[in-house]
Amino acid sequence: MRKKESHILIVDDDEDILFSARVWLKKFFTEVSCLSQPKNIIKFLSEHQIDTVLLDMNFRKGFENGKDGLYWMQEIRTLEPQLPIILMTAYGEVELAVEALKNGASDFILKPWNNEKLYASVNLAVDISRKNKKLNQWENISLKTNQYQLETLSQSMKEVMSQIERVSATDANVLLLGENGTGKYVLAEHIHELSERKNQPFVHIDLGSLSENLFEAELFGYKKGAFTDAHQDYAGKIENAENGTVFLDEIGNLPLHLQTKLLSLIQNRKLSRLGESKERLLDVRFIFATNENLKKAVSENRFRKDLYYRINTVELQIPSLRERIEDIPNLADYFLEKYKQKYHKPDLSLNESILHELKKYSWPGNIRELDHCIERSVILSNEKNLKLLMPQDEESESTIVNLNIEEMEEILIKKALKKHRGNISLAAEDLGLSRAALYRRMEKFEL
Ligand SMILES: Nc1ncnc2c1ncn2[C@@H]1O[C@H](COP(=O)(O)OP(=O)(O)OP(=O)(O)O)[C@@H](O)[C@H]1O
Repeated sequence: MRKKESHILIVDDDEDILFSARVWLKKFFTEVSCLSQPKNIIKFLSEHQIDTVLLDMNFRKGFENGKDGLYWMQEIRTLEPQLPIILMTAYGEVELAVEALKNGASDFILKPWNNEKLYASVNLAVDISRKNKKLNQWENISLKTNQYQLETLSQSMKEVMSQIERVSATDANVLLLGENGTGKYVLAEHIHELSERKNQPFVHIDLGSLSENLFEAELFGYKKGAFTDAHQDYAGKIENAENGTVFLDEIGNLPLHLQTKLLSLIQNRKLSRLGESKERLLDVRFIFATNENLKKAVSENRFRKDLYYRINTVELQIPSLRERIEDIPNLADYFLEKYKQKYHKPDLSLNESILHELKKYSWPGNIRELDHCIERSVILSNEKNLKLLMPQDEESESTIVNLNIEEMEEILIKKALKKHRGNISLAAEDLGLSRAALYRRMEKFEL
């Protein structure tokens, strides 16, 4: 077999690994170089034309958490964003490798590797690298992130879509109700896109992820000197949506005193920044969403009745995914196409048994969970056959090594958020934390 004209770089601190990988890959590729010290990578890359890097995830003995590999991957990507990087990882690091793939690695190989798989992976990476160099194709592989799968076969969803079409042309307030992950954000954006405001801003304000003491300043803005840190005048998010649409997500989290302020804004279309007496006229359209039972919140005096009747001029109940299983094949197909492109696995496809499996599951996390499931399945599949990794299988897959308190904390927080379908208040209560303490930790773990 003729060797492929290409230069592979292997970086590992284990000389035996370097030796065996080099001997094997030399059979297929014209040049294979080795580095045992990652600190030399950058200099090496700046002096040589490399087509693919095989990178170990752990370099320091006793620090086997894969962080070294991720660090060096970022360094390489800063220098050469298009260069394919294949990570070499031990079994327990699959979770990290998946993270790395999401951050731009092109593949990962489990040690001890299978020679055929190593060759296939490097060969594919080399092809991609050459294509990039020749055609500079990366810009063309644009993911259609702004297009969603909005066609539906479900009767209840058809009704929602037809109401959306009717209401989009108006300025009526819309309240979208539905479980987490049912697509409320997607639909709010769709309403904006169908409206005459489509060329104006669409501003998403997520009251579920904003800490409570920031609500007022972020939403309504402030005047310089209004409070200690107000060093200059600041236009709030609502003001930034002038002529466009404001999407107020998780509206159930708005504290009572701000509910009054919001009600006055919706009624009078006038806004005053914190610390300012003058009122500004505002032209925005409001869309609201929540996964909470607002009627119950009203009956418990947590949500103002008059505000509720203001915001629900049109109230749309978005069905959960398990109530529209007939849409699962099209949605799954949409996500598969997206991730086939992203992870360069064009041959993957869905078959009847996969669809059957997908339809059988209850999808408590709705479309978001389906999206996540297909992405992980594509990542963990080989080039030809889609290996479905259902959510219930994930926990057994994620072998956690080197457990420490931080890791445990992150896992517990993720579990609590999943259990309460993203409801911060309930998750915080379950964890025995205040909402603010939970937010701080979510920020720390980038959740
Ligand atoms: N029709 C759709 N087509 C493609 N992707 C979708 C569709 N609906 C939702 N998604 C995807 O599912 C995920 C969740 O959607 P979205 O954020 O709109 O849900 P949500 O109901 O607003 O969730 P939450 O209540 O948790 O804020 C997103 O990644 C989104 O891109």
